[in-house]
Amino acid sequence: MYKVIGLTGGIASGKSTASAYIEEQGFKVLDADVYARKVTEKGSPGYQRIIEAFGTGILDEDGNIDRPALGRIIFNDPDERQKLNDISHPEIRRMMNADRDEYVKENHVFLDIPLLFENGLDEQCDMTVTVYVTEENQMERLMARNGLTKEDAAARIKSQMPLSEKKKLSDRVFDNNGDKAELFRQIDEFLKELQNDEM
Ligand SMILES: CC(C)(COP(=O)(O)OP(=O)(O)OC[C@H]1O[C@@H](n2cnc3c(N)ncnc32)[C@H](O)[C@@H]1O)[C@@H](O)C(=O)NCCC(=O)NCCS
Ligand SMILES: Nc1ncnc2c1ncn2[C@@H]1O[C@H](COP(=O)(O)OP(=O)(O)OP(=O)(O)O)[C@@H](O)[C@H]1O
Repeated sequence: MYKVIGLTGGIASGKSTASAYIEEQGFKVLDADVYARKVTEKGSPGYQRIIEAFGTGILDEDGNIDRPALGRIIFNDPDERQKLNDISHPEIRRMMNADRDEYVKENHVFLDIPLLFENGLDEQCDMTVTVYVTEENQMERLMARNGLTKEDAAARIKSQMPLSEKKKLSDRVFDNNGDKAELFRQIDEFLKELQNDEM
């Protein structure tokens, strides 16, 4: 029997970096952020519902959802965030579960889900792994990658369960406070155990 492994972490903790490496090693990783983009694409039912909920002010000049603008709204207001989650999450889950069920017939499959524990999705996984960094490193990497102010970066971090909590809840931790090579070494070790059925 192949395993479903929930891979989580905080915003900018290194989930995508870990996922890309895991894919290079030949495993499928399904990324919740990619599904989230699909369900809010122009023309999709989610797109229409988002406009109804947030108004046309969140569209860019081409009529696409202006993601940074929507981000500014939802990361600063829990009610607005809930509104967006209620629209997007059921459809993300439906699409992701369908793909998971196909891929797991062939091999172990990883689900990269930022809100894995927040939404209780860990219960659907055989194992969970958290990509962990200190809040200081998280702030630094998030500000650098997204060009955010300290205040905006802090709001995004606060919109999620603290990484220290996720670390406690998960079966395994990849510590990403070092360089990427160090992260990849921990992943190699994990994948070796997984393939040798040592977990
Ligand atoms: C708010 C949006 C438009 C911002 O888009 P943007 O391109 O700037 O960011 P991106 O989608 O790459 O997400 C970056 C990170 O933000 C965090 N994040 C995104 N949405 C949420 C949320 N609703 N609550 C908490 N954290 C979130 C995640 O860690 C994610 O990895 C977008 O994230 C979105 O549509 N979010 C709702 C869907 C969702 O909850 N996605 C998270 C995975 S299920
Ligand atoms: N070990 C590392 N050392 C230095 N920078 C790193 C390291 N790991 C990741 N980064 C950088 O930190 C940023 C965040 O990493 P990444 O995009 O993988 O995080 P993420 O958890 O997928 O983020 P999000 O939840 O926002 O999608 C990126 O710019 C990435 O290149």
